[in-house]
Amino acid sequence: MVLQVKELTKRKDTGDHLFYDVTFSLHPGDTLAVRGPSGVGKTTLLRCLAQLTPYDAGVCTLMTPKPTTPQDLGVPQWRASVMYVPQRPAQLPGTPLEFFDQVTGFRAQQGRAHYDPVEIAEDWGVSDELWHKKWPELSGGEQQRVALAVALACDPKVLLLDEPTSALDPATTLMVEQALAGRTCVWITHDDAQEKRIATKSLTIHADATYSITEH
Ligand SMILES: Nc1ncnc2c1ncn2[C@@H]1O[C@H](COP(=O)(O)OP(=O)(O)OP(=O)(O)O)[C@@H](O)[C@H]1O
Repeated sequence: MVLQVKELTKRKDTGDHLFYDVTFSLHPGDTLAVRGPSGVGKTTLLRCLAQLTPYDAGVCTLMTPKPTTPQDLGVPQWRASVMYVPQRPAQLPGTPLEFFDQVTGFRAQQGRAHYDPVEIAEDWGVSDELWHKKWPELSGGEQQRVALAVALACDPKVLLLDEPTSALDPATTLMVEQALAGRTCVWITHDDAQEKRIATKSLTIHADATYSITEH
């Protein structure tokens, strides 16, 4: 097992539950598709798993090599292992290559092996020169592929992917899915066909804040 999540609970500002007691585990190579209507809490769940958003109860544990919580590891190290990739990179300053240098310069990344993000993204039709442009000069689909390539280059244990192919054409979507095959992922998707292709299990958050898990 790579990641175990037990009874994760998050309330809205109103006090109502967004989701509660969410419990699942991921084995190496599992992809958990996260489903549910807009606004139900899918992004918030991923951000809780990455320790970017505080939650009200529950425990997240990385199981390799031994059970380790974010508190044991320290949040920066946790985020290097359980990495969140936003749907759209925020309006970051500088260029993607500067961003990669900055990410790999973080103390939590030091001593870790890194792959070449330029090479990874090249396979998805991202040309070298895009890495030297300012982020706002990249299209939505280019930003998405570049951000994903940066995450893959950091080789985290778990990837938390927020609709990673929402701005991509069908052929590029399939290439990205193939590149992610075998990775351990939590992957938000609104696309039934994509869920069928990528998911080993699915977690659906319902409008009443309950959830269900389906094994495929
Ligand atoms: N920073 C924030 N502060 C307060 N409330 C927020 C914040 N971000 C999201 N929310 C609220 O939390 C709820 C869940 O939002 P979230 O983005 O997690 O939903 P989602 O299922 O990912 O939606 P979508 O499918 O539209 O991306 C929504 O009611 C949203 O308005």
